[in-house]
Amino acid sequence: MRFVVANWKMNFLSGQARDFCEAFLAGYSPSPSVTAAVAPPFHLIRPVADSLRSRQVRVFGQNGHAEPNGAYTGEISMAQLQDVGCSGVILGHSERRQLFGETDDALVAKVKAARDWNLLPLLCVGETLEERQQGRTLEVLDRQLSILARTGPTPLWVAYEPVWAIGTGLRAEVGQIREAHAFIKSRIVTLMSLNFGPVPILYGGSITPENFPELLDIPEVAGGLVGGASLDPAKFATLVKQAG
Ligand SMILES: O=C(CO)COP(=O)(O)O
Repeated sequence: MRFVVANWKMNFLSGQARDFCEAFLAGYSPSPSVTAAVAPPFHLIRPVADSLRSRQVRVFGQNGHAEPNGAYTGEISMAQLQDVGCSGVILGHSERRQLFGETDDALVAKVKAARDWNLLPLLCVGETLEERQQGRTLEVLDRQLSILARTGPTPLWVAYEPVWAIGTGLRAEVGQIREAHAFIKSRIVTLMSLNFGPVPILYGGSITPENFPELLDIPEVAGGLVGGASLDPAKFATLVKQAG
């Protein structure tokens, strides 16, 4: 099984999302060997879920609060994400960590809350350019993954997204991806009893239809978490097709 997830980030108004779904569905046929998901901004979750559900495309949140409800102005809970049609949630994206101060401690509670509300957590990990240049990539991945020792076993997907490859056109090299994915896999096996089956490890960072086939050839890569290219329905349909 391969996995392709669109992270729309803070993009699209309602009409643009409607146009995307129409154009994407015109070029997309479900395959038993690919799971496709779209993570829209909050205001678009319900219409996108309604539009894509019949074609087995899943809808994810981009973030969620650990508490089910309460006085948290501007936040959305896992319960609310589930209520509007999400079956998963992206957690720990580097933009959340860097721009909004999301900590590993906060992620422990978020992963647990996602599990409690039957949302699949897609946990993002990855090093900055400075950390890579200092030879600290595996140390950083180790720290980010160590939260799994505190969450207990949970169904999980992981995305390796080197921060320096996000939105830059600088895709990581095959050797760098293989090393990181192999390390992530070995840490997950140690940290979690794999009661929920193997954990797919996706790559993310400047994926395009031009480079995705090469990425999919890497045995350690189970699919892609796609930013910029996922805003183009034809490109996203192509990426899903390539994964099949
Ligand atoms: O951040 C990403 C997906 O979560 C990757 O973004 P780009 O595909 O635009 O590099």
